[in-house]
Amino acid sequence: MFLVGLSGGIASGKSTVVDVLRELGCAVIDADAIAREVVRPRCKAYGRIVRCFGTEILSANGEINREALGNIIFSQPEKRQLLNSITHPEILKEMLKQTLKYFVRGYHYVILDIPLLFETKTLTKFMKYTVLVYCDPPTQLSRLMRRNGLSRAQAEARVAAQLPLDQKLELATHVIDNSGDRESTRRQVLRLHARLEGSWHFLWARLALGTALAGLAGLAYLLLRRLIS
Ligand SMILES: Nc1ncnc2c1ncn2[C@@H]1O[C@H](COP(=O)(O)OP(=O)(O)OP(=O)(O)O)[C@@H](O)[C@H]1O
Repeated sequence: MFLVGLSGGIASGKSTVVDVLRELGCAVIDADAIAREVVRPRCKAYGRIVRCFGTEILSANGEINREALGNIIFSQPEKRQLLNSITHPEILKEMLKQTLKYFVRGYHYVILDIPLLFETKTLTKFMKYTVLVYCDPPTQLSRLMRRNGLSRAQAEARVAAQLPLDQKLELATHVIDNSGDRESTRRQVLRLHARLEGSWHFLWARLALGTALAGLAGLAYLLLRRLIS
């Protein structure tokens, strides 16, 4: 099995592409959904966040108010680092757990949908391939304005806060251009899926695991023989 990182920019069409991949039965891990899950009450990170940031970041129902927390870390980089040091290990642990689940189920590849994949860079090292969901800037802006009900200036500010899609283009191994209609995007996703599904790279992880298991079994056998004789 191998890992494929998927990312893009704001309103570039990641969810649209992921919907097609899920429809095809692909294994998709949603880092954003995991990030929301790990801060829920009763999760390990929840208690630590409340201890570090105080109860003023809680909503009336006891859940973490993401907007209040967002406002704190927006203006204080050291608090952002603190929050990341609490949540990132939990997010990675959950992503690893889900990856192993798909490995056991025999999937050839797993898509990791990670919003800041190209910005953080550390995770790209673990990806066999990286996919950028691209959209030309005028289309991206007009879709963002329409979806979020934003003015042009507001939408431009949100796009400007991210690494430009043109720069991400240089970092990705594969690109899905979502500037056209949905059918054109769907065709590109089908082509990409066929290529990834047909790749033999998934065998390496299985061979490595098979070899490790055979080695362990051999060791256990030798130990047992020694104990018995
Ligand atoms: N090919 C397309 N043609 C027309 N509209 C599209 C197309 N792709 C996406 N859209 C619309 O553009 C908006 C953004 O798409 P989508 O939600 O898939 O982007 P995203 O990258 O997941 O966004 P974000 O990360 O900001 O949540 C949505 O309203 C979606 O319906």
